[in-house]
Amino acid sequence: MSEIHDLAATIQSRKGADPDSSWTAKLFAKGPEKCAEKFGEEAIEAIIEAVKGDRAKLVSEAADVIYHLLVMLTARDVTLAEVEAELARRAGTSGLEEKAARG
Ligand SMILES: N=c1c2ncn([C@@H]3O[C@H](COP(=O)(O)OP(=O)(O)OP(=O)(O)O)[C@@H](O)[C@H]3O)c2ncn1[C@@H]1O[C@H](COP(=O)(O)O)[C@@H](O)[C@H]1O
Repeated sequence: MSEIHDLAATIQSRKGADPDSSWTAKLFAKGPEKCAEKFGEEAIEAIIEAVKGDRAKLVSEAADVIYHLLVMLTARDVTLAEVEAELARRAGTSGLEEKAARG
């Protein structure tokens, strides 16, 4: 399985785990709003590195963003498979076409 799928499964396995045993479980224990706040923080850190043009730090922050996105989704019982299905639904339709079709 891909790294992201493995990570999603690991994150799912932390639901209900002892918060002292795991960063992920600690986030879940704080609630979905906190998980969303943390995702936002990491997204801003990635934006800063992208603006600065620091490739190495952008790679690291992007990994933080993907991890915290998966935590935020899992906190609301949204699966990676559901997001992939949405991306598959969009495949082949240009963003320009999609926007124009909204009327
Ligand atoms: N990919 C990650 C991952 N990315 C980031 N983090 C943690 O997210 C936390 C981010 O907290 P902070 O924002 O305070 O730290 P920071 O952003 O690095 O630094 P600041 O600039 O924000 O201060 C740190 O503790 C990181 O270690 C992660 N913690 C876990 N994982 C993965 O999730 C798995 C399960 O982790 P546990 O649930 O902790 O066992 C691990 O095996 C990893 O594969």
